[in-house]
Amino acid sequence: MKSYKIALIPGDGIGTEVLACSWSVLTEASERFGFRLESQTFPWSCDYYLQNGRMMPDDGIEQLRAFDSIYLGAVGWPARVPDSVSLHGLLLPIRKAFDLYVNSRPHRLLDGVEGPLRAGSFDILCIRENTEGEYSGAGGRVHMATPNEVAVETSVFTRRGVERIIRYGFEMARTRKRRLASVTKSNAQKYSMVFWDEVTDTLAAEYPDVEVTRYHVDAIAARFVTHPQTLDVVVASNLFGDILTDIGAAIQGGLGFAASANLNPEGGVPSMFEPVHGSAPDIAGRGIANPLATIWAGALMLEHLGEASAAQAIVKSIEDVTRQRLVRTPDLGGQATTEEVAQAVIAALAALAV
Ligand SMILES: NC(=O)c1ccc[n+]([C@@H]2O[C@H](COP(=O)([O-])OP(=O)(O)OC[C@H]3O[C@@H](n4cnc5c(N)ncnc54)[C@H](O)[C@@H]3O)[C@@H](O)[C@H]2O)c1
Ligand SMILES: O=C(O)[C@H](O)[C@@H](O)C(=O)O
Ligand SMILES: [K+]
Ligand SMILES: [Mn+2]
Repeated sequence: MKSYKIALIPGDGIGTEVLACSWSVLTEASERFGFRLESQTFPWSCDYYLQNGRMMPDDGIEQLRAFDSIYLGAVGWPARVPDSVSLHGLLLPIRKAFDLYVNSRPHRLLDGVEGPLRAGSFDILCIRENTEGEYSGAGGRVHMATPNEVAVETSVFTRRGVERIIRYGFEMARTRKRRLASVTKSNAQKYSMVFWDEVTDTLAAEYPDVEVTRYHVDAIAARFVTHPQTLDVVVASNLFGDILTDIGAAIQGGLGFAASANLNPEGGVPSMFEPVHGSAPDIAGRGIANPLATIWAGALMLEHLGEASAAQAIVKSIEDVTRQRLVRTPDLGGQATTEEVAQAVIAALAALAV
């Protein structure tokens, strides 16, 4: 029987709540589809930071390297640890150390979920660059706390980095509706985004079967709201992709729905799967977070591991639950708990497999 080793990092706030019950959905799927999931839980979080002075041990990356995948809840607790410390101490180092340069985020309106728009159905795959750009970490501050203070934060766009993410976007477009939206801001950012456009044009010659449209980020942000059904694959830089995928989540019905796969398509290292959302301090500790984004991220993980049937069954079960409109967390106007929604997905899974 095939067996996969998964590193679980629940993190902070609702991260711990959604990951625990999503893991029970995945183990249920593994039993039904005939593979084994082994897990080890890592307590790396803001609590860990307050006890140990760091978000993960010095050899944390080396500990994770032995796993087939990483399944993460959410990281951050701004009342106790600055977000810049928690993000740069755990999530960003994992993305960078394993060169998880694709952050793939599907935004699809599930049956039974109205969402805030009148537009009706849409199916967008956002491909966010995940290792450089605005998140390069290059910069500094001088003359701190004086009137002469200067803060510089430099975006870094490399030919290798831009080429590989846009190429991945073209490849994904070929598996879908063959439409690629390239997100830039080349009117204002005349070096990095003009470069991004040039790389897009060069690659477009290799993919004549894919229709490419350039959008400035502000215009496509509006399009996500007004005409989401016109978008197929969207490829964007790290920060633009970050912002657009919260909009993508919002039009899906909220952050409780948007899943995320941090991928190294070449393999050889663990990829990481998580919901798009964060630790949601405003609702944490009450057991009412929507777990569907994390369960969906788990399905993306099984798909990446080669268990496509189990992955499809989980996504179908999620949608069977939303279609019934019965078991819903408060973000969808219901009264169900996180655990009850996960149990409903497990029941739907059981009903499928017979
Ligand atoms: N990848 C990550 O781990 C990640 C992602 C985003 C934010 N963060 C961190 O999380 C903390 C909180 O950030 P934030 O408040 O800006 O964003 P957030 O995504 O945690 O929350 C934004 C809003 O969405 C709601 N929400 C989020 N997930 C939900 C769910 N599953 N069900 C129902 N409602 C949900 C929250 O209640 C809140 O009102 C910060 O420390 C931030 O840095 C981490
Ligand atoms: O990448 C980020 O900025 C954060 O981790 C989070 O907002 C995300 O989208 O993953
Ligand atoms: K997350
Ligand atoms: Mn984000």
